[in-house]
Amino acid sequence: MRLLGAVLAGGLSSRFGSDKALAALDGQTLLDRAVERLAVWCDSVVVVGREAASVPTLPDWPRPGMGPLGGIAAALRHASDHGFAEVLTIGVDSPGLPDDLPERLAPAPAYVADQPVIALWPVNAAEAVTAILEGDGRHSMIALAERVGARAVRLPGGTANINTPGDLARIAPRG
Ligand SMILES: Nc1nc2c(ncn2[C@@H]2O[C@H](COP(=O)(O)OP(=O)(O)OP(=O)(O)O)[C@@H](O)[C@H]2O)c(=O)[nH]1
Repeated sequence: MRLLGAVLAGGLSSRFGSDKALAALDGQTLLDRAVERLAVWCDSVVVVGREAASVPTLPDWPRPGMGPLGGIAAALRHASDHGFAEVLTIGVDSPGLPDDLPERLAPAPAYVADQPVIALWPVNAAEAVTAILEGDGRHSMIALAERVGARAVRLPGGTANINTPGDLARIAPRG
């Protein structure tokens, strides 16, 4: 079963105050860390929602400004067009994901309870995300999860989430 990894890397980083994907943790940008993490688990990796990256990039669908759902929609459409069965999505802002994340999320669809951008989607979830983005309802990750019947999975020890420079400072090595 071919698995596409997609780093959701758009958004405003308004709480961080600058582009958090390019913030460094232990000498490496959060974006590069996320790409490296997915490369271990997936057959191929894309970055969604920005242009400059070390791997192929996709624009959000149908356009930027739709939030993470626009990134997921683009990744699912790409996966469907290129023969992938499932997509593993993560943000740039959750370093320290467990080594067995894909096993914990299988079978798809499933998402991490406190971080729903971290999720395993079957490619046919593209229909549901398209319907949500084209509809009048909430454009939320939880709306997508409910629509496709995704399970909420709790990770042991919770999930690091970097929203502010303080969040980053708390997990960065001291010295
Ligand atoms: N492709 C894509 N990714 C997004 C978008 N919005 C957020 N993300 C990503 O989703 C993850 C979680 O983002 P958030 O922290 O909730 O949102 P943010 O806009 O980056 O930050 P805030 O402005 O502080 O809410 C991060 O990896 C973001 O890069 C979007 O519109 N498109």
